[in-house]
Amino acid sequence: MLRFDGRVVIVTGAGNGLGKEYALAFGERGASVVVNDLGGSTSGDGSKSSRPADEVVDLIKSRGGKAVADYHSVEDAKAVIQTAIDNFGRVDILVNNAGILRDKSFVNMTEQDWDLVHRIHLRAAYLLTHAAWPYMRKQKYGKVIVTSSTSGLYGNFGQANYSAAKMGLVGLSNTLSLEGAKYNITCNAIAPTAFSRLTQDLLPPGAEENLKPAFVMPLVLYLCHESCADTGSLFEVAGGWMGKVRLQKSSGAMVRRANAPMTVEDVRDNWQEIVSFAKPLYHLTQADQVTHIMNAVESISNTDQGNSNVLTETFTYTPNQLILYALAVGCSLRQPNALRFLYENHENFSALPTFAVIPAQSLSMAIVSSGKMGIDIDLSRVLHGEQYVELYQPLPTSGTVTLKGKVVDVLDKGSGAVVIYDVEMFDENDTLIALNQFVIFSVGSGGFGGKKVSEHQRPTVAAPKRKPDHVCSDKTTIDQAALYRLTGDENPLHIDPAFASTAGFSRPILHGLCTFGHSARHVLSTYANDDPALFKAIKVRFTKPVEPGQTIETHMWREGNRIFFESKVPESSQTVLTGGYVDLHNVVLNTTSPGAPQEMSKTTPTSSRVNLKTKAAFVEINKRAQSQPELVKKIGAIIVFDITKDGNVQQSWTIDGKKGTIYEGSPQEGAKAQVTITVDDDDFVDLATGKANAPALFAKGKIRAKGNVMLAQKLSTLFKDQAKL
Ligand SMILES: CCCCCCC[C@@H](O)CC(=O)SCCNC(=O)CCNC(=O)[C@H](O)C(C)(C)COP(=O)(O)OP(=O)(O)OC[C@H]1O[C@@H](n2cnc3c(N)ncnc32)[C@H](O)[C@@H]1OP(=O)(O)O
Repeated sequence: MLRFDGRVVIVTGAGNGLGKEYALAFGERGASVVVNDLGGSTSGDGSKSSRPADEVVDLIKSRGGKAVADYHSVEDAKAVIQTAIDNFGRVDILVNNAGILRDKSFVNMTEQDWDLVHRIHLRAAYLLTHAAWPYMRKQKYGKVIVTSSTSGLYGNFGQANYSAAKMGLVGLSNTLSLEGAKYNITCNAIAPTAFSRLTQDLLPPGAEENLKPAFVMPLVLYLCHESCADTGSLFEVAGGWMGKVRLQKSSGAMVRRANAPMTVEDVRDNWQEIVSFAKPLYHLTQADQVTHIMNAVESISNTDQGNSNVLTETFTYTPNQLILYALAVGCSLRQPNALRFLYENHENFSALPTFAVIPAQSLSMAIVSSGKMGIDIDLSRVLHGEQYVELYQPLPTSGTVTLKGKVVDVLDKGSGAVVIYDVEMFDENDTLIALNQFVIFSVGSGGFGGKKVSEHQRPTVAAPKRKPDHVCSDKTTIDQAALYRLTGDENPLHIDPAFASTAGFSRPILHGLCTFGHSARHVLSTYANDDPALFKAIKVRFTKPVEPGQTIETHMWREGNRIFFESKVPESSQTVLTGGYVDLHNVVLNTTSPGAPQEMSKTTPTSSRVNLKTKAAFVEINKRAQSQPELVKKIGAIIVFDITKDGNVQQSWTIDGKKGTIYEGSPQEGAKAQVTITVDDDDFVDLATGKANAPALFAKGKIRAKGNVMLAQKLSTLFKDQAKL
């Protein structure tokens, strides 16, 4: 039998319920008991009575135990502890049990309700333990219990004050267990459910039998016994069941990447991992938690993704590879601007933006065969499903890039499995320069019961339902696939008739990324004057195979800076690429490209009469203004340049008709300086090229600067001196 002979215990709120049960049990097992009870009501008001404490003391004594009554409020903590010292000369065990309720829905809760509950539960536990602490430290022995609640752990309607105080007690206990360890003082928290004066109105009928305080008492006594070393623990206990409660967290995700800004979208894109409890973590100490974070942070530089699934590889290329790629996707000296992609000594020698797929693709085989997908894939039946590429800066024309790739999802599409993997590309300074998302369709690998859609998949976007604004086409050669495979994708599907036939094709098919490269080039040529710096992103789905020798016809629709496209093969009348779009930083029409000017006349209304009443109208004006500078002359414009907090210049502009302002890109909040340029009927600004007669505008007082004087002056001088905005 576990006994407490020689131990002095204080039980607060011991006149009834749980406290009474503890006090009687301690008394029975040899402890000297201070039976503290103010004798008040459950809400803490009304008259006080010494009767409850006296009755418990009498009972203990009648059973041969030692006990003394204490009628102080728990807020009068020193006096409570003094009762133990005066009567028994020490204090070994403190059970913080007293409590009151002031239940109210949050909207009706008063400060008084909040404060009183906090004072009696949390503050009094602090005061009492604080008053007992020096005695316990000195004698190098102490057992403290705080009473938390499931209302704190899980929340309970109408108990905002009580729940908060009860969780506060868990925090108090956690820290006291650490501070007391050196002095052999333990501190534990319990979250009991028992039928008592306090809970009788809350518990369902019949609860009395099963939720007796006697079913909680044994845990408390055991925790207070010298043979129990547990400390800093929290227990739920009710009806004879008891268990330990601990905090668990998801294994989470490191969403920060090396040398890349951390964004809200990073959080969104990793949400599944952040909230998944599939592999929970438990940290028992603050040190564990700090170590975990430090390891996670370190892993950014080790794996640059904080994720062990990340595969890393480097890829070195020379201008020759850029040229080979350009030829493989149909670049030809017949085209006006092709030289910049085909001649390494050209003053603007550049990589085609879609060359970004080539280094990234080098990681494909490693990723697909890494076993991280959880399904078996038959490599002879793998088709390219979709591709997304985003460039953060133009690609270097040579050098070594580092690739980091990982599988982000595997989908079950019934007829096949879809594997989605992201590959990030970093330059030699570890700066993120491109993101590729590959979507691979593995024919026949479906039906494994996996999910059907992925929030990580970059969506395709349907083209507008009108005739295309522009069409470009290229006839591929019979050797197109043979040429393209030299860029790095050596899949025999594209060259070996026997392999192609195993995969179910009558002859080798063209690489999906070769078709993709052709179409991307068509868009770049038509809408970006072949300038790779204007390219932002591209997405497409491969819907039908293309055979070498067939024609790739790219149908394009422009909406602002987004060019929608679909590609068709006239020989088979099939649409081979769907849902495609290219996002450009700016549209610049290539007037040397046959057909481009016609596109403008086809889609741009010539009328300058527009309804300015709605925002949609403003947007429309803006679109027209960009393509028709003369319009701007008629309706006027305000261009605002902001210097942002971090020193960047941002441009926003307002088409300012007779009825006022508005337009996208409102002036930057917190801008340090701002330059506003007002353009009227008699001024000329070509918004398509950004050129204006700035000195003339300045002379007319139409360039105004405000904000930080130095910066504003600098900015306005800049625009005065330079005619190009
Ligand atoms: C080793 C590692 C890496 C390898 C990388 C790749 C290497 C390259 O060398 C390989 C290539 O280049 S292959 C050539 C390019 N690709 C192609 O030609 C594929 C053309 N597409 C098809 O044939 C069919 O769309 C097909 C067969 C893909 C799907 O057709 P169906 O089975 O008829 O599917 P359908 O009934 O239309 O749709 C079923 C569900 O699948 C989704 N889906 C369809 N096409 C998809 C595609 N292309 N990509 C992604 N998902 C696709 C549909 O949306 C549908 O899903 P849900 O039911 O959820 O709507």
